[in-house]
Amino acid sequence: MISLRNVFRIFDDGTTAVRAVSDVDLDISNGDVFGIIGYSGAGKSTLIRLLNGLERPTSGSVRVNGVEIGTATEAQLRRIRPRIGMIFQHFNLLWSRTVRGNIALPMVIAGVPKAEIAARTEELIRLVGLEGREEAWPSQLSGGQKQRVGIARALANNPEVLLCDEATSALDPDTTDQILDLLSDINRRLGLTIVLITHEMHVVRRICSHVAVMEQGHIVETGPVSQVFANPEQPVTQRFLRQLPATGNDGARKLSVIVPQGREADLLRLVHDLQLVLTPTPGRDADNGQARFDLTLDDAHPDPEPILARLQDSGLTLAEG
Ligand SMILES: Nc1ncnc2c1ncn2[C@@H]1O[C@H](COP(=O)(O)OP(=O)(O)OP(=O)(O)O)[C@@H](O)[C@H]1O
Repeated sequence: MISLRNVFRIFDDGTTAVRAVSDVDLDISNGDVFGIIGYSGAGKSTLIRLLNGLERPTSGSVRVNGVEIGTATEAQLRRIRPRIGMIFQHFNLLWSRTVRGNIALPMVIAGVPKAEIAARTEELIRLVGLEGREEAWPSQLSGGQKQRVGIARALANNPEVLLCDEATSALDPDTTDQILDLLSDINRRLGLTIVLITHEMHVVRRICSHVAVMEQGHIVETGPVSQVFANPEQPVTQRFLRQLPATGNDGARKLSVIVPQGREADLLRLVHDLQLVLTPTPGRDADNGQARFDLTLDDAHPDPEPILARLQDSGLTLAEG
């Protein structure tokens, strides 16, 4: 169980004080896949780094499986950290070590006997699906394979918690889904608690059981994913949910774009800039000369939010369906 109470992390350089994490209360149960979502600067990285002592709270309590991380000594933290694995957006692999060497490293540092390291490394390679790539160097791997090495390395010392810091943000959509499925599988098979931070609602929808939405250091909304998705209360949550395609038969989101008379040139520019495919619907509204186009946002537009924002900023009207 992870439990935060009245947690603040304030960065104060003497002239300005930034409340990166502000009055946060949070409970994460063992075995959860817990997503923390927020826009850039919301405080996600600071919050996740509080969970393994890479950041210390300015005030408040951070407890992970009964251990108070906030006030632990460096020696206590060295004992706790192997129980909390972490993976990163840019993988953080050692370029001078092979796949096998990277995965074995945490066990070498922990002083695990050689034979045990060898057996556990092979087991981890199978778990993350890297058979046949054991002697490859990181530079010879795809992004997805690099993250598989990162995951295997994070699991080497049998942690109870896995922290994922934007772990799929550098990957293409298909590879993202493969890595998310792997994390989901590991959560089920090992009963590992996973805490991930992301700015993509797709990630939350695909693997999380619970979600917390962060804005300006605060957790503004939290709960089971099904509940938050069915009834998002905060505007920021509603904005994140608009990232997702409506769940039609084909998973695509269908919109109508209404173009006032005289604004056709604006529309053409947007179609060119955003590479949209718009289908004119026949006939023009006789009263006001508006034209109407159908727009389908599908897998070709994994993040429709900037497109919708640009269309709206241009004075065009959007309607669902
Ligand atoms: N070491 C630091 N010193 C000063 N300010 C910091 C420090 N680390 C973070 N901040 C500030 O704290 C706020 C929260 O940053 P944080 O990186 O936690 O947000 P985030 O949601 O993870 O954003 P991003 O996705 O861009 O990393 C920001 O205003 C940031 O500038």
